[in-house]
Amino acid sequence: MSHLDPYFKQVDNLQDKFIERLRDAVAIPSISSEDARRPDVMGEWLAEQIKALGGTVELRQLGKQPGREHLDLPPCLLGRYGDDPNKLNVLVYGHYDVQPAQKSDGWATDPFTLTIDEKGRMFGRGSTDDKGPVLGWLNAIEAHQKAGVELPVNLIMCFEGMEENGSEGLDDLIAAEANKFFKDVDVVCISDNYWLGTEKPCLTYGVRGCNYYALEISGPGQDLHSGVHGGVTHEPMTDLIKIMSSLVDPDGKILIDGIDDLVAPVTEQEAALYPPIAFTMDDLKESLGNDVSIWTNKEDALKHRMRYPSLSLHGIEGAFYTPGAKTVIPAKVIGKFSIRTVPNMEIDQVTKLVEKHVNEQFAKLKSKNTFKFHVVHCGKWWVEDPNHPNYTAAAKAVERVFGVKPDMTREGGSIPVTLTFQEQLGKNVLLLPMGSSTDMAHSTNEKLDKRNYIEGTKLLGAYLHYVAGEIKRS
Ligand SMILES: C[C@H](N)C(=O)N[C@@H](Cc1c[nH]cn1)C(=O)O
Ligand SMILES: [Zn+2]
Ligand SMILES: [Zn+2]
Repeated sequence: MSHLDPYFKQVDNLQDKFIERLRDAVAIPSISSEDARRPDVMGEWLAEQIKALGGTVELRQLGKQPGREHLDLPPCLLGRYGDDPNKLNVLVYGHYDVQPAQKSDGWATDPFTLTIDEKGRMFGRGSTDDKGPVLGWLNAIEAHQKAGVELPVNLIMCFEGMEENGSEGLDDLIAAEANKFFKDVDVVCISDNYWLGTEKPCLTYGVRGCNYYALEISGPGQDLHSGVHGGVTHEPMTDLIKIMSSLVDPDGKILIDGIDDLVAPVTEQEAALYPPIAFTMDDLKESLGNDVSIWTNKEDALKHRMRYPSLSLHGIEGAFYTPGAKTVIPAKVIGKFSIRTVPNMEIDQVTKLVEKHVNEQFAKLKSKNTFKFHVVHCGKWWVEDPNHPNYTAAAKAVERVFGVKPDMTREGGSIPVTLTFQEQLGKNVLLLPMGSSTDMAHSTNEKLDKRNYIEGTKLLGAYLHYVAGEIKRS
């Protein structure tokens, strides 16, 4: 693979340009959950970038957002670079939408201004999730062009703008295009997750699913003064806190009857996969930012991230949350939580158990308030065969770029489209992450290290060469 050397050299030469590209992308606040800052502009910007590199692009409209019909779903970008019938067709997926972010959440810098510190940490919303990795594919095309090295595959691109919000509309598009736009796909590669630590890359062959729920409790006709009405009214927030605290205990144990019975037992063979993973409790402490792990050994910590379900409480809409001491009784509150699911938990089975549990808990309160249970969005877990040449190729690329064998991991987060591609296209799906465990995706001060971005761009390009060598078109 000597032609990788000029490619790597060009990635190094072009690094300032690639960082500017990321800066421009981060500056577009493409927040899929906010009406005012929808990701459409970002989709158009990305389309122009791909066209400028010589690719072809369509922005597919996905209709209206279910439940919020005044909003168009952000378009899904379907792109292509190269159409040589003798080359392997590699489908790459990523998302150009991001989680919400405001400086007042606790960011040290403006979330939509890429800010680089002396350690080469590039802070900005979407830097690691998932704008940096998406741009990695574009950077790889450009560095090939500048190096005069032919891209060894046809690159088929699917970049969506709704991943952080349940990938609404995407499954239908993929099903409709499985035998059209995606017809010739040979393998799938997704860069949208993270290494376990900060030094060693990994290949990921599974994700947890995510069932996201909301509990709505309303009662008084409007917000009330707690001095005037405290003690005389059923308070929605009190009801909600009681129900939310019945879902999970402080050690992370899910308290909903029947959930644990849905989890496939960990076989001896599976248990043996965890000890060799290069991960330490110090890595965990570093990524948590403090010594707050529930678990005292790495195997337990890894299993509870990759292989067991978890339930997290996310927030309460309508609650008083700003600094100060407002003595209000909120009239309506919406509590939000999600369950990360694993084999063999089925989405509907989990939802039935959750609904039964929260209804029983509310009934116990004998409250005169009104209670509504909502399913916000659900995506299923996915597990792939890591003994496929797609993974062999990625492992070789990691060794070439980083000089180590990758860890084999399952991701605790969720990427619902993995399963859709596996089922609809019947092709092997690989997760090849760029970012590290300390990137703080979804949180304040999200960042991507310059090293991960630049070496990660080399990795994505190298993977294309190795996969072209491992798999021949039939
Ligand atoms: C792992 C991926 N980068 C990611 O962040 N996925 C999200 C998907 C999601 C599910 N509900 C809302 N967003 C995640 O795991 O939270
Ligand atoms: Zn992501
Ligand atoms: Zn995300």
